[in-house]
Amino acid sequence: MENKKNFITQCIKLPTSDEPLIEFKNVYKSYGNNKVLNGINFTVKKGENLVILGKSGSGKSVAVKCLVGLTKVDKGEIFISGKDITKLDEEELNRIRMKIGFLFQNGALYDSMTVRQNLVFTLQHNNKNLTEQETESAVKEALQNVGLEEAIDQLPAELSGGMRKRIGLARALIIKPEIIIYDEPTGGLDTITAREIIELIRNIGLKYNTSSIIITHDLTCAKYTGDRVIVLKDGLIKAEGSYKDIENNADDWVKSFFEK
Ligand SMILES: Nc1ncnc2c1ncn2[C@@H]1O[C@H](COP(=O)(O)OP(=O)(O)OP(=O)(O)O)[C@@H](O)[C@H]1O
Repeated sequence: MENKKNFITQCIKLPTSDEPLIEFKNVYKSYGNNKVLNGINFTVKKGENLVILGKSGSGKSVAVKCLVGLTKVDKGEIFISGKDITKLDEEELNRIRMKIGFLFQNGALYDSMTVRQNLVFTLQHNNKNLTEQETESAVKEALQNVGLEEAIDQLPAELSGGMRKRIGLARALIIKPEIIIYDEPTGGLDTITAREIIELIRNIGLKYNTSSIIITHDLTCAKYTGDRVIVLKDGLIKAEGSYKDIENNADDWVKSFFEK
């Protein structure tokens, strides 16, 4: 990030359309007596960044696993681009998953592969039948997007935590996803590096008009990446709105999120 003073003003609102790309309709999921999702309803529009806040164990990851069909819902529907993914078989689900990029907490890179090999592997895994030249330019573009072209031949172990996150983001981006899921994108990073990742999330959303779901405990991340924020509690959405709306919510439990 070149000018850290401009950080806040750089975070302009993403353009969104009214068309929901993702829609949770009355979704229930329990494990035994543990009612994790208790009738969840929310949408993510095209080009929108939705932040999911919630204390540990509130069901954020379960919601995302339901979205990508890794966990079967007990009841309810989840639409991606108008298709109810709860009704799809594994082959159809795989096609949908190819539209989704993931940034996992630790970047989830293959340690024995260089950055280039990690990115090429992801392309091949997504059945992108590209020529060698197209592959090379896709790798370059993905690395340019995260400002790390010079790391192309390095191994993940040679990179800092922040760099690994960026490469993880390049890997999510290389498949040109319509949706990106960020799991604790700023977790474990120092404040400056976290801000750089936040800015990347914003810039990538603007450049590619991707829809994003950002799972985080980090209020700064929620504030600057979220066009909309939902707060999960006891399997339900306890609050929903802009970060400002949530911050000013009158409910004591929601307020407790913002107490230092
Ligand atoms: N496969 C599973 N089997 C049984 N219980 C599960 C399973 N997956 C999740 N759970 C339970 O569902 C609840 C929600 O878990 P989840 O991982 O979604 O929380 P989270 O909000 O993502 O938490 P954190 O912020 O700590 O990552 C927890 O009580 C957890 O124990």
